[in-house]
Amino acid sequence: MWRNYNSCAKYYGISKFCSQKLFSTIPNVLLARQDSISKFKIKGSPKKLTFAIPNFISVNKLANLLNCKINDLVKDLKKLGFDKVNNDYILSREYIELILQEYNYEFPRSIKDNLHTEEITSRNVYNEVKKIKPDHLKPRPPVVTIMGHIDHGKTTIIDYLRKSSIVQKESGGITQHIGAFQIETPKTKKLITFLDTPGHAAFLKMRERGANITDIIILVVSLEDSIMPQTLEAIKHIKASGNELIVAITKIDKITNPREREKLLEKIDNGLISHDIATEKIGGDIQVIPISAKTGENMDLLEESIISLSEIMDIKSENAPKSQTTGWVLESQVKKMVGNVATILIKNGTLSKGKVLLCGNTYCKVKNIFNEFGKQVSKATPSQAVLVLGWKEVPDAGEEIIEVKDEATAKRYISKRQNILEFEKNLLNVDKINEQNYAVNKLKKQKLLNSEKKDEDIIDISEKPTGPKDINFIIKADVSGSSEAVRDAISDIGNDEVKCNIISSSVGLPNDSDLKMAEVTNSKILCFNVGNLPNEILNNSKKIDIREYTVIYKLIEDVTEIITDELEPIYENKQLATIDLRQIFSYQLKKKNIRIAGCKITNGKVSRNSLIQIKRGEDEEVVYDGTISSLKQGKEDVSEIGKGKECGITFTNFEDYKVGDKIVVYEKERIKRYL
Ligand SMILES: Nc1nc2c(ncn2[C@@H]2O[C@H](COP(=O)(O)OP(=O)(O)OP(=O)(O)O)[C@@H](O)[C@H]2O)c(=O)[nH]1
Repeated sequence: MWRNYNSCAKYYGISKFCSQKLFSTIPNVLLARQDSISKFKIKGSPKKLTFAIPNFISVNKLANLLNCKINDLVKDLKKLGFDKVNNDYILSREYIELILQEYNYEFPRSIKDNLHTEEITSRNVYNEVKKIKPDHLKPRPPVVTIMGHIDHGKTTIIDYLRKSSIVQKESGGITQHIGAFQIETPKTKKLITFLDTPGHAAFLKMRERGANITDIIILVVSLEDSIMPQTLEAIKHIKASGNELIVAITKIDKITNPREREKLLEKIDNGLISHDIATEKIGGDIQVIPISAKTGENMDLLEESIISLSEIMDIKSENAPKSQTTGWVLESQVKKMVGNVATILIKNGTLSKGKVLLCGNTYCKVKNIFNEFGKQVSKATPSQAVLVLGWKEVPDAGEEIIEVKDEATAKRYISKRQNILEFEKNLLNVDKINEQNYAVNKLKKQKLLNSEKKDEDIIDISEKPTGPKDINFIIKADVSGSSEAVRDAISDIGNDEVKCNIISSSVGLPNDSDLKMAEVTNSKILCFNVGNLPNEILNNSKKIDIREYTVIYKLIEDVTEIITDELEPIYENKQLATIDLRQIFSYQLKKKNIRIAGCKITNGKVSRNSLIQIKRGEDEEVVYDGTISSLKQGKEDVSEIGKGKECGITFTNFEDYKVGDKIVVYEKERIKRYL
């Protein structure tokens, strides 16, 4: 499936990320594509684009832009697999581009490259990641992760290695937990970086991104227990990751009998082979090293094996004076008195004070660097994990960091990334709105069909849009804290009939794209503390309802009222007058027999066109519910008549009344509803 998405995306020149979104909602696009190419691609010389491609547009308006008939565009869209399309259907940028390609429009490169990114990571948004220069590559220490079944000895190995690293550095025995540490091998005096929390969120995120920050995985298997379920899981992961592997068989000190030890080692080796691990025993290159992290037996051998494997792997990274620093955030937090801190594993280049690092939605002008012993250092080199201070906001664990020229560049790319994220969020809302429009349209059509058949009872209830009706809002606020506060305050307003739906929330005055979004999504824009709105925004030509607030409870009150007003109205009949039907007169008019009810007003006032109900018998069964069509006093037509007066009345489309019927005049009163 994924491969199909990609090939289709490639055909249309759209990104993997966007195409994935595209086809997640309209899978038929994919299915219909192959047929549609020959069926519908418009031939002839390519046309020049004379308009900017909007991020969102309704089919209706796109037809205007393309100067074609709506019905033709709808037909073509259906050929492309948009099976739920109608005039109000909102198309997002990817779809618009797709259609423009089918309509043979030429794309300038800048447009194609505009918003499309594979995934919204710093690397994909920031397009100035420098290419690695092979001449500047230098060996770097291997980065190693330890995996294995529960209780097989991962932590004990880490503890052993940590202690040895502390002894080497003579630092007084206290290390900081920063997610990684380095040791120096006893014989070759080479460095190895160990990541000490391989299961944490950062790793999962990095793995999702396909980032291999680890070079080598040590698979730990206990000599006593042999291969266990989590060992197999780890093997599966190692194979998928493509990492190099060394197997460490732990707890060998527990089996002192050499023959028994040999037997158990053999069992594990065979188990590994049966799971396609090519160990040295069968001529493969995966080393299996029996160790004891308790006694330290063979631990030096394990460390030297890692070094020799890393030399074979030729692990290198660029580290010239001008090399761009890149790396990964292993952990991050807000520390009391210090502020935002993050542990970074350096991948490339040398990190030093003053450098500016871009990371997701934040950046850092490096203020201070600390190593794993809490010692301030002036620089950090590839494969080293260090604590970095100076972050504007706490970066997310698992995010990549990229060095940029200066703070202005970082801010520019952060805002670009935020725009893309906002666009992605809007895309999801547009999907929801399209689904809702489709359901509502279907219901309307069904109702129309049924009313033509004059059979009100057969409305297909199953076609009713499911879930509450969304009332859309766009929030604009002075700072991100307030936009979040407004979002939190109103997002739950509503009930199972109508509810508040926030299309987007962001900082600043409403801009053109907010107005466009409000137009296509039929949203109201709520501005909180944004200052004075320019007149052209407030009285915008699109007539978007923009409201300003400086007090949050006022905003909440207003939104509650807007949503309450959208509740289906409920009416109650309010009695205005009562009439006795005392006599029936009939006469012939142009061969037609006309009946007139001779009545006396017993209470209130009656007007022509009043709503009335005719009630019969003791049970007061309603035999007619409609309107008065004529009201006469003697032979005169009158518009209103009061209590005690006699009159002649006819009713709209009803003559089947009897002497003794009671007539009630009423009006429909809208009952105030509450959420
Ligand atoms: N005798 C001996 N005991 C060991 C050795 N390695 C680990 N142990 C013991 O085995 C138990 C589990 O070891 P851990 O290092 O906590 O195992 P782990 O794989 O980190 O366990 P989890 O973190 O729960 O997955 C502890 O009681 C250790 O002291 C070893 O080489 N020899």
